[in-house]
Amino acid sequence: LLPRTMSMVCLSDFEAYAKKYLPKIAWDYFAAGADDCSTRDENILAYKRIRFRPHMLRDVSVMDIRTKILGSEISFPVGIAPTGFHQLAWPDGEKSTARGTLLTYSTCSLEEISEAAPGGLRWFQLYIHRNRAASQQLVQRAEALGFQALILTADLPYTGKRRDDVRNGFRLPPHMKVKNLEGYGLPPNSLDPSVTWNDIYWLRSLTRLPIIIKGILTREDAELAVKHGVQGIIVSNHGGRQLDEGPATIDALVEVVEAVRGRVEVYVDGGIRKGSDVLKALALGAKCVFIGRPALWGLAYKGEEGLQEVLRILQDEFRLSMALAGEYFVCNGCYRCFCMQACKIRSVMDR
Ligand SMILES: Cc1cc2nc3c(=O)[nH]c(=O)nc-3n(C[C@H](O)[C@H](O)[C@H](O)COP(=O)(O)O)c2cc1C
Ligand SMILES: CCCCCCC(=O)C(=O)O
Repeated sequence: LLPRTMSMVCLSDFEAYAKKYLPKIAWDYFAAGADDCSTRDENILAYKRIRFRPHMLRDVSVMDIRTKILGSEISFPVGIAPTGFHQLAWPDGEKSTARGTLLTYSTCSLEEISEAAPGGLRWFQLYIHRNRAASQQLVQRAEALGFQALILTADLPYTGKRRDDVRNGFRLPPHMKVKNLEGYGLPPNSLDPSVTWNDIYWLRSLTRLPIIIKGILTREDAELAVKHGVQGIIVSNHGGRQLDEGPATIDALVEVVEAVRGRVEVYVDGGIRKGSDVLKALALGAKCVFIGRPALWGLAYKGEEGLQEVLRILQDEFRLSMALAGEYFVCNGCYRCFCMQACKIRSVMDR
C-alpha cells in the first residue's frame, strides 16, 4: 500500500497524490491534452473567469441538491465521465467506478461491471468500430445487461496527438486487456472515422435505449443532434485531448443550451474541479456535469473509497457554494431561471 498521510481537502490534493504515486506512463496518459494542451488548460481557466451574483437572506437552512437525468434521480448533479483503462489507476479498475458510465475502452468487461454494481444508474459509452457487427453486439450486450442509456462519443474519429504518450510509447501493460473487445479480433485502432450523423439512425435501429451524444461544442451541431433524435447532449472536448484550440466547454455550453431551447437534456464535462464549478455549469443551463480526471485521481488514491471521497468533497463544496450564493434547490437545468448577462465577466445566479 502506498502512503496516504496527506489530508484530502480538495480535488487538487488527489491530483497531487496521483501525480506523486502513479507510474509516470499512467499519470502522463491521464493528464494528457492534445498538442500544447491549451484547450485542456482553458477548460479550467474559463471557470475562473465566471463570477457569481450572490443573493443574501434567502433561508438556506434546508437544501435539496437532488436532480433527475433522463428521468432517474441522482443525489447531486455530478456523474463520472467515461475515461479509459481504469486498471492503470487501481487494480479493480472499472468495477470500482461501476456506478457511473462504462465505456468501450474499459479494462473490465460490461458483464463484470454489471455484476459489481447491480441496479445502479449505468450508461454505456460507445465508439463505433469499422466492424459494425462488433459495435452492434456491444450495444445489444449493454442493453441486455440493463444499462440505461448509450453515450455515443463523436469527437474521436482519430486519437488526438498527446505528446507525452508519443514520447512514452504509451500502450497497455500486457496483463491489461480491453475486455469488451476481446473475441471480436479487433485491433485497438479499429475505430471508424467515416461515422456521420446518419449513423445515429443506424444506432437507433439497434436499440431502444436513449442515445446521448458526447463531444458537441457548437450551436450548429446541437441543432443536428436534436434533429437526429438524440435524448441528450454532453458538451465536451474530451478533456482537451482531441482538437487543441477549440473552446472551453463551459463557454461552449452557453451556445448549445441556447440552441437546444430545452428540447433535450444538456450536460457538460471538462475542467470541473470545485463545487462552485458545478454550480456555474448548472446556472448556465447544464442539467448535470461529469468529472473525468478527478475520478481517476480518486481511484489512484484508494480505489472505490477514494472515488467516493472525491465525490463527497465535491458534493460538500457544491452544497456550500449554493447556500452562499443564496440558492436552496437545484434548478434542474431550466436555463430560463438564470439571467445570463452578456458582459465580459459573465455573471450567473441572478434570477
Ligand atoms: C484518461 C482519459 C481517458 C478518456 N477516455 C475516454 C473514453 O474512452 N471515451 C470517452 O468518451 N471519453 C474519454 N475521455 C474524456 C472524458 O470522458 C471527459 O470528456 C473528460 O475527461 C472531461 O474532462 P476532465 O478530465 O477535465 O474532467 C477520457 C479522458 C481521460 C482524461
Ligand atoms: C483507439 C482509441 C482508444 C481511445 C480510448 C480512450 C480515450 O478516449 C482517450 O481519450 O484516451
